[in-house]
Amino acid sequence: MRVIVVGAGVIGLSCAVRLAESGYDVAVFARDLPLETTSAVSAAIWYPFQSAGDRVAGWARTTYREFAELAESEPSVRLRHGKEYLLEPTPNPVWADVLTDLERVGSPPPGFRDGWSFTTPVVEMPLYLRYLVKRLEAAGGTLNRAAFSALPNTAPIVVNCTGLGARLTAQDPTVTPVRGQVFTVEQFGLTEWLMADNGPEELCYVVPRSNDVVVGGTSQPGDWNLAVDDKTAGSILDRATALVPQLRKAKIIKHRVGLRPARPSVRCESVRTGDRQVIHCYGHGGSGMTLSWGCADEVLALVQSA
Ligand SMILES: Cc1cc2nc3c(=O)[nH]c(=O)nc-3n(C[C@H](O)[C@H](O)[C@H](O)COP(=O)(O)OP(=O)(O)OC[C@H]3O[C@@H](n4cnc5c(N)ncnc54)[C@H](O)[C@@H]3O)c2cc1C
Repeated sequence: MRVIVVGAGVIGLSCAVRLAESGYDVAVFARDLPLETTSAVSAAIWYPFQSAGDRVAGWARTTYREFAELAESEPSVRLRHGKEYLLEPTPNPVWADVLTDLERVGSPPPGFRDGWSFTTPVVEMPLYLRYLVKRLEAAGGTLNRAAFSALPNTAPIVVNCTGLGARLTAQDPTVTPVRGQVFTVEQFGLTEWLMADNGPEELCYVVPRSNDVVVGGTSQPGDWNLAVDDKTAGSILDRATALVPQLRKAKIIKHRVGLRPARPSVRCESVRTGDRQVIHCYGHGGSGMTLSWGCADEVLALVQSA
């Protein structure tokens, strides 16, 4: 059976791979190709952030396990140990049960009152998105550029993975942007990630990859500005350097901005529209990579029961 997937970010491609590898004839269409999406800007560390709904923890656990397995064979996925510092004493989150080595940090740095360390998947998005496209094509699926003002009706099942674009494709005004600015620096031998809780709009994370390190960030709700702001970049560097002093000498490679598709809760559901079935899967906020395989499994189940 033919299935059209609209959207080629991490959600659209993960759903498309699951469907194609389960025998469906999958065609992906997207306005922006994978390396042009928000997903390509993502840090992308497994950590449920700015995504709500009672199914989030389950999707996150499934995704963690899938990435842990992928890390054994796919170079763009690695399990990395790291630390998060917290402003206040904080109980373990509900999803912490999937982590096998979660430990409290004994003495967090000045300004922080708690912290934990654990091992989690880190995904090099530009490489990983290419890997997903290869997997899709190996399973007979296709990827083409197309921008829609309404979802296509040329297949009996359409999967809507348009992220922020769902404001148009699903006429859903509850999906809103949360702006994130980051930059990459040349690798300087960093192997562990670091995150610090800095209050609502100013994030701090330093995430090593094979050839560079992602330094972030911001969380600016309702801000559509895709231009890099130099002042913001300066304050990101100051925050990060306070925790990782080697960053002061690191060479900056590139600045990026992405708009997280936030929604009061992630939408993953099947809706009958005329003579076709539309499966919506969007609104993953700051957790698209973190929830990707869990949501792809659910989309497969929804397609199978459609
Ligand atoms: C700075 C930053 C850091 C982040 N860090 C992390 C992290 O560490 N971990 C994590 O899990 N997540 C992280 N995220 C969040 C993550 O990037 C998003 O949740 C994820 O990219 C959402 O994926 P998506 O596939 O739904 O959307 P997108 O990647 O935005 O893809 C949407 C797709 O739909 C297409 N589309 C939209 N409208 C139309 C239309 N009308 N017609 C055709 N195609 C259309 C687009 O062209 C695109 O191909 C981060 C985000 C940012 C910005």
